[in-house]
Amino acid sequence: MSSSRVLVLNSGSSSVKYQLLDMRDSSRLAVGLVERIGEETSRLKHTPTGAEAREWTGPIADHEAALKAVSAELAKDGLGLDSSELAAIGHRVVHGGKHFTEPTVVDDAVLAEIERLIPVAPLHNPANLTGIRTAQALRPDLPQVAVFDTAFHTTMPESAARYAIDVQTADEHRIRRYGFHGTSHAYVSRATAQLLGRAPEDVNVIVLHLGNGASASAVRGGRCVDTSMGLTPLEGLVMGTRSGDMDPAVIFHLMRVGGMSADEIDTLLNKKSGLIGLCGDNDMREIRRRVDEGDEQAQLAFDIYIHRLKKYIGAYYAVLGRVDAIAFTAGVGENAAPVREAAVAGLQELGLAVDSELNAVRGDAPRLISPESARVAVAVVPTDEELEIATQTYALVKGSQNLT
Ligand SMILES: Nc1ncnc2c1ncn2[C@@H]1O[C@H](COP(=O)(O)OP(=O)(O)O)[C@@H](O)[C@H]1O
Ligand SMILES: CC(=O)OP(=O)(O)O
Ligand SMILES: [Mg+2]
Repeated sequence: MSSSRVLVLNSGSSSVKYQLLDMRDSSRLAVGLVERIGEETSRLKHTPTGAEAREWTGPIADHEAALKAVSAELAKDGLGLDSSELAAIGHRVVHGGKHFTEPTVVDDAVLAEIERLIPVAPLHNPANLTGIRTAQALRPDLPQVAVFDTAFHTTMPESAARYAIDVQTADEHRIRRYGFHGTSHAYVSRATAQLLGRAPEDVNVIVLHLGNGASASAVRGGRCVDTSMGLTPLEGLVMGTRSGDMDPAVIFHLMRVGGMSADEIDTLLNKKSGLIGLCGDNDMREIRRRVDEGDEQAQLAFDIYIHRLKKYIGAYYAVLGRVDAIAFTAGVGENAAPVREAAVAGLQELGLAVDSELNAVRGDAPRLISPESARVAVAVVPTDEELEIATQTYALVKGSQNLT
């Protein structure tokens, strides 16, 4: 039997999310998560399809130990990493710079380039590299495929990708807008076209990926023409712990007047800002609970979040000229009906509206939440970055097998 399974790894700084899929029918064989890696109370949660989830808490020192623990769990279900049915391991890599426009089989040169990009993705690329190196050590015979968050955005025109700063300085330091969450924007924009029963080439979509990290993108006929994240995943929308857009002079002010170092400001803007900085909570469930209790600080945080989101909807409407659909996705976008309702409130003149009954319906399937009469479709389209990574990984290794 030929190998048809793909393991997908999404390695974060202190966590690994994983899925094992059978690409003959894109079915999920197991999903899981290892979190708090490096602490005494690391937690592994492993769910084989059709069976009870298994949880384990205890010290897991590093990513290598985490992947070994995952492998041991998979082996209990007869799905171990040593299986000859494994065709490849697909890795989410957050920053691929300008260089990587497609999924790529990892070799030493690819590893070196991902490493070179660490200064512009300090929170993400080191963990992604560790995940790849650990997987290589466990299965040196298998293709390791890197699928880049930035790849989908490489179609952005220069007018959207360049900052208005001195060209020489920008080029010397490779400063430009790269964009992130591209795997999700690609998947969701395609799924939205499918929901409308139209070809992706014929549809213009604004995708709002609202997770802990959040970004918006303008997709014209299946190609990204603008996105809200920039050189790093700090630009754009208000996020769980990141500020998103602000006057860059805030940074000089904090250095000169506040006496803060570059590293301290980096931590402030990436980890202590956004919703958590505004109200002490980064989870939208908790913020909504506080809003419902009349908490003014939570209400202000919510209002700032929505105001920024609305500005991006307007901006991307203008960039696209014609919008066929707006798609909400990721943890907040898929689950928080009040966010969706507030984001399009008052935009009837743009053909945008949400039907409150449809908006209140919960579920895992892509669905429309706009009234039938609305000019622009508003949709909830659950993202599946892991499936997209597995699909791209499998297509690449199958393609290269056919050539040899
Ligand atoms: N039922 C819910 N209602 C509102 N917000 C939710 C709900 N479930 C999850 N979220 C939000 O989704 C966020 C996580 O989104 P997710 O896309 O999983 O993020 P990430 O991939 O960046 O970790 C949580 O921090 C929380 O704010
Ligand atoms: C790029 C990025 O922000 O990723 P995440 O949302 O997983 O932090
Ligand atoms: Mg995410």
